[in-house]
Amino acid sequence: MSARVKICGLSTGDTLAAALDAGADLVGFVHFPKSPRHLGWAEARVLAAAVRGRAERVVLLVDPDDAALAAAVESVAPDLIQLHGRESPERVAAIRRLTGRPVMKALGIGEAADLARVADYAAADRLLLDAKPPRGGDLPGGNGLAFDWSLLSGTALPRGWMLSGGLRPSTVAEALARTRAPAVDVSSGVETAPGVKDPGLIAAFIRAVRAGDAPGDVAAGLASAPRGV
Ligand SMILES: O=C(O)c1ccccc1N[C@@H]1O[C@H](COP(=O)(O)O)[C@@H](O)[C@H]1O
Repeated sequence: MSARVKICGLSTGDTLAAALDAGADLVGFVHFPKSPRHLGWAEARVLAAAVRGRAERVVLLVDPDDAALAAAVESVAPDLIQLHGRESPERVAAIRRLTGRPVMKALGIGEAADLARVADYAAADRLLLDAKPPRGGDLPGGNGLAFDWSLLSGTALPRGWMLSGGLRPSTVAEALARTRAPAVDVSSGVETAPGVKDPGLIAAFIRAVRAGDAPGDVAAGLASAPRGV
């Protein structure tokens, strides 16, 4: 079973087309003004419409209020809402109810204790494990930082969980082999500058994932459990 790939922070028609042509399973649109990948709702609407069923549409929000959620649903018609802020388990459940859309909650991982929070978020449809952002930084994600994947060893993770944080075309195969993640997410690792996606890097990332999935791949280190879907 191939790992699913999400390319996040797409902000132009050309790079969205590159992601779709290369076979991305999910494409992400960021609505967070501090991000170099931020899209206003009008731009997000145009890009989301261009997906035309070729991939799942994800809208990334940080601690959204109800008005932002309504605008996100109306503009993007997301298949998945990614919550990348400090949303509590109760807020995640409320957002699911309010929007009627599946929700993916991002958790920042810096030490083993952070994984205890996995159990708190049973209300989320999916979990995304990312590196903890730097203290005092502007962005809760999209920082190009990886976490110590060995922290995941022995942790039971829910079906469909997604790995992110500092993945690149040159590292994603190792990440998959070591973590057995059923899905991966990348943003800055396929950019030439903050917010500037590169079609060649997007294609290389997706090729590396598919190559890492090839039969005969040696899953070293952590690989112990089958990959969930
Ligand atoms: O990409 C952003 O600008 C962003 C802003 C605010 C929250 C999350 C953001 N991106 C997400 O962060 C992770 C890791 O990104 P990277 O590959 O390390 O750059 C990824 O899940 C993005 O969806």
